[in-house]
Amino acid sequence: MGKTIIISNRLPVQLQIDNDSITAIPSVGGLATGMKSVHSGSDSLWIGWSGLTQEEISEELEPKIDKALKENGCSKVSLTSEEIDGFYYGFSNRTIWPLFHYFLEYSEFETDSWNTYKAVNQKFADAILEKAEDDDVIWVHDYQLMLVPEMVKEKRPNTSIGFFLHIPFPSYEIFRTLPWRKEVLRGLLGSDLIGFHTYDYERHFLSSVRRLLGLEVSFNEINLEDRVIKVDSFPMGIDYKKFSDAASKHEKNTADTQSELQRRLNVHKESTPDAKLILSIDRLDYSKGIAKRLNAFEYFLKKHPEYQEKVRLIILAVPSRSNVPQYQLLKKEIDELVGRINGEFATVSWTPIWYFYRSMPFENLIDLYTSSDIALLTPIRDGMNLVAKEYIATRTDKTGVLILSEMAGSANEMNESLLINPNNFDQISDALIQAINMPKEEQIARNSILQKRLERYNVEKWANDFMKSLLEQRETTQKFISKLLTKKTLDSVIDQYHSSKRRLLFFDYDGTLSGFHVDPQKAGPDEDLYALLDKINAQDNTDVYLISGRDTDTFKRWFLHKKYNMIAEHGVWLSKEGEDFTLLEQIKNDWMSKIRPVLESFVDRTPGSFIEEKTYSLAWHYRNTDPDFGKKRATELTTVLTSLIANDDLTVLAGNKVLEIKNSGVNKGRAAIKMVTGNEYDFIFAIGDDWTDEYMFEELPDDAVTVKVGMQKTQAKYYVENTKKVRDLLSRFIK
Ligand SMILES: O=P(O)(O)OC[C@H]1O[C@H](O[C@H]2O[C@H](CO)[C@@H](O)[C@H](O)[C@H]2O)[C@H](O)[C@@H](O)[C@@H]1O
Ligand SMILES: O=c1ccn([C@@H]2O[C@H](COP(=O)(O)OP(=O)(O)O)[C@@H](O)[C@H]2O)c(=O)[nH]1
Repeated sequence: MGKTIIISNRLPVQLQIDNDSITAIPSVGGLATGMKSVHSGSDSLWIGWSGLTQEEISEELEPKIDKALKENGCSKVSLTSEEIDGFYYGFSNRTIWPLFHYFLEYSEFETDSWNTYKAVNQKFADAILEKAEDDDVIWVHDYQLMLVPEMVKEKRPNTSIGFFLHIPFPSYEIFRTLPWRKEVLRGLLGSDLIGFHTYDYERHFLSSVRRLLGLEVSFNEINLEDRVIKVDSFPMGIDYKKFSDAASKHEKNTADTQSELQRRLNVHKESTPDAKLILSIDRLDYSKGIAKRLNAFEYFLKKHPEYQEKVRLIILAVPSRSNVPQYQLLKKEIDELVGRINGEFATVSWTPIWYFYRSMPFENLIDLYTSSDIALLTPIRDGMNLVAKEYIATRTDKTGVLILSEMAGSANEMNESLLINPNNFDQISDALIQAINMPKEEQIARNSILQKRLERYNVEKWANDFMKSLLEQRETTQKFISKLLTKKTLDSVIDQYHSSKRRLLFFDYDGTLSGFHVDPQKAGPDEDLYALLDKINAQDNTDVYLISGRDTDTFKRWFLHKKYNMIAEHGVWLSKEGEDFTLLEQIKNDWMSKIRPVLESFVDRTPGSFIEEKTYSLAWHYRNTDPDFGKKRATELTTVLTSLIANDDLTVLAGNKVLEIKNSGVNKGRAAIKMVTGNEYDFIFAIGDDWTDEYMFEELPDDAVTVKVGMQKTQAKYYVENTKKVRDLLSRFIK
């Protein structure tokens, strides 16, 4: 493995300019801390935007900035203020951010900012390309850089590229509204590993890949030409030790060492010892649900006046993206709400809401976390929400209650908190009452479990797991690549072919000699294919067999006049040199009347699917259905059929977008072996694309040359990427 290159919009350091001197101060943020184990030593480089506009960086300043960054293992991408407008404030935060957080009405679809996004992504990609070598591992972060993986992969296919999305990936119904949806997906698919915080984001992404790009997805792997892309979830953790150590240290503070904020918090506690402090911390962002939270708090005070003066809500809202109009409007809305609620409920000795609009240093965050009895975090959508995890980590005596929105990614791992729907004010109000009155033992019991989990799956583990998975993916890909028919291997196969005395060739049809079509009857042979097969078939000492699951009628229509040898229905029928089909196997078909109605009921309930009836098998095709729905129905049908056929000698064969029910003893492997027996072949070749061809690959003698079309798990010795490559290969059989 070469070096590691990390790339994110923001660098893990902040530049401080003092007169002419520049210092790079490491950021305290989760990502920066989490990546410490990955970003260390001279083998690692972090590329990102410095936070300054190109106009702000004078010729004199630039070398100083570069030096300060270099000392921290960083290198900058310079962006002009116009680029920052279109890329950061524009496409990233006015299009992708609202869309991916389900704020469809806030999403602006501006071609200009899309173009700037593309250009800036290219800048980041170029910065990587300038430094990257073949065996480097590259980790790209977040929604600002979704096109970078493809841009890098194109130029440096041998690097390993991982991408992690820190925000939600929305459902297909939302994502499909993006005018540049395919470009974004293709950009991401330049990666070898794509990570999300939760399984839901992962499945939304896979669904969009299937539906919009029509790519084959098996479990969590996407097959794309000569690459296999893995998609997985890695819930990001926090630097648990940092927060729990800081909280322990905080406990030891004396009156002299306490912060000003802590003193104020103490005064409050002493004056109203029974009153509970409720805390919320977020960037001032509409996705965080701050305004709704204030409304819910007001609702609670009105509905339960007995709790007035018994609670205080501290809101810390950190300024964010304030150039974007929605954020400015939100700021105004929150200012007004806080004013109104405080005006309505405040008494001489009590203000219900303390509101801070600023960012606080780490020590003050610890003051807030450790002093609050309840954390109330109610995002409407949130990729993860690390604040929830940080609050729990600082509770050294394990007391404290976390009320958390179900819509935060972290809710998936924090089931022991009080989970609420941020739109349900009654539920929030009830949760507040439950939290206020929760016995200490219960708080401790809940938090003990949470703390154990957070301590174990901390941010370092998150980063290491991602890297480990990326390196494993590299090995998987290399295994695939090692089986690709390289020019050298192909040359030797062709030499073997031409020097052999007697050859036997098996060609699968659909997905191998010909591409797929929504209507299987329209996937007939073209003139080039006829010409190719004619020439191979005309060679001396060469037995060619088209071996397919197709029915005999179709094959007769397409090929009988050509006098090719044909094996149809997976090995039930054989036709030699233009003669009519005869049975290769003695089998029954009386079971079909029992199975047909079941398939018909699935056709009725699955628009686009249909039944193909062959003499000895029934096939249910679902290529033309909604991909997710079709797959779901296929699983359902397999379950139904498996129990129905338990006592018959039948099998359900899962082909490419088709389920076929046929006699167990019949398969392409058995049929192929029958053609081998009794003949002296010194060159045997088989090529096919799907599961049904695996029988051939398995059964044929060890020295047979077996080739799989597409990068999927196989028993075949070699791969070719697609049907175009199949034809290139076969054309080499002709001298
Ligand atoms: O860089 P900014 O525009 O100021 O925004 C700050 C960051 O916000 C986003 O954070 C997300 O990542 C967190 C960690 O994975 C996650 O807990 C949270 O739910 C997300 O919203 C954004 O993804 C970052 O790129 C920004 O830097
Ligand atoms: O004044 C503040 C308030 C918050 N935070 C940190 O900002 C992060 C917010 O992360 P989160 O995942 O909750 O939301 P995001 O802002 O990334 O959407 C947390 O690590 C907080 O500790 C901070 O550094 N200073």
